[in-house]
Amino acid sequence: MSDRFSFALGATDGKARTGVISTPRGEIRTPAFMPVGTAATVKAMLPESVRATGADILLGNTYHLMLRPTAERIDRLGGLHRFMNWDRPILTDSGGFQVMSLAGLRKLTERGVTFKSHIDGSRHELTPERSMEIQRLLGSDIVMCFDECPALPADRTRIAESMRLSMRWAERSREAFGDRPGHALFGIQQGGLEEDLRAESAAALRGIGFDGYAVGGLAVGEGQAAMFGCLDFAPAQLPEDKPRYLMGVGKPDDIVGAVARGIDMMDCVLPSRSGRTGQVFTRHGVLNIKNARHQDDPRPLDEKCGCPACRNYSRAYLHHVFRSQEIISSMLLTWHNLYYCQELMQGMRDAIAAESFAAWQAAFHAARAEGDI
Ligand SMILES: Nc1nc(=O)c2cc3nc(NCCN4CCCCC4)[nH]c3cc2[nH]1
Ligand SMILES: [Zn+2]
Repeated sequence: MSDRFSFALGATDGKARTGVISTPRGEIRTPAFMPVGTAATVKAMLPESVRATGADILLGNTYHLMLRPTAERIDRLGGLHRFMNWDRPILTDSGGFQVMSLAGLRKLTERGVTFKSHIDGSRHELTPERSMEIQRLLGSDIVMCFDECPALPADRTRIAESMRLSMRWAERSREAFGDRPGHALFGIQQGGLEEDLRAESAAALRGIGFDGYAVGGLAVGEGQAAMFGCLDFAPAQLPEDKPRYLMGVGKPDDIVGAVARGIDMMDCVLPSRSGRTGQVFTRHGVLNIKNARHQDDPRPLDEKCGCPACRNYSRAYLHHVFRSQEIISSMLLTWHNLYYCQELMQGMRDAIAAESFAAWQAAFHAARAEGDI
């Protein structure tokens, strides 16, 4: 344990790298995948189960928690870690992205964003200062700057104006965050798919100075090829000695491709959300447990997986409880998908350390090409 926040680079293999983020609440092995705990819960999972999948850190959302139960109530009750019974690191997103993707009647100005709650229609405002206050009240270990993430496709002028607004908001976020030893503030690079705008954003963020740097503005409908094209240059524009966090990503092959391009941290609702919709991540690709072909299959989802679903249940059973909409279905399939993702991260950390990441990546893709789910 450390009383301060720090990042130590470990091994590198091409652009891929391992590292350890030290925080007062524990260490984070990178490359790291963060399960999403939007409303103070990783859906269908107990916190101890999330830890048992191998997660070192989880993500919370300013937008959702400010609306319900409010940051002030969570603060009065001892903070988000106590509230949700997770004593390891928590990273919180700053709210701007969720306002643009969820809230109604939004008004964006230089000051910030006003919006109507998607829950009860009440009116709210988020500014860099208010977002920093909310994340402080929550007790977040890694705080994200308040930014604006433009929906793609967008013209270059719109992307440039939006990025420059986010850089002014990054300055205000830094100012409002203050000096909080043991807590980190991450800047968020914007600039769409434009290399020069992303370079301008990276330079602005370096000038302000952050404990980590996120690649924002991606996984917003651009598609994997365009995202990878951007990741071929964007991570290297950010400081090498700080964690690089790709927001909102992703499917297993997105995750692998991002690590190969120098990303250290990621988060995505997909593994947990897919678990609830019967989409099971396996080494050979995605298996849909709803398919009738599983109804008599006595085999586990994956005989090499150590999760409770694979150790104790057949595909036939998992097909049955999914079809029957039994709660245990979401529990077991979410656990398996999150466990699969953490095994993927551990496999990449080991391969990078052994300087065999290229071979690992080739085997990852070959197993998916084999099919035979
Ligand atoms: N503060 C902030 N800034 C961003 O630019 C950002 C960009 C993001 N891009 C995504 N993509 C999430 C895509 N996700 C895929 C699975 C289904 C739900 C949506 N999440 C993001 C969150 C973000 N948060
Ligand atoms: Zn499993």
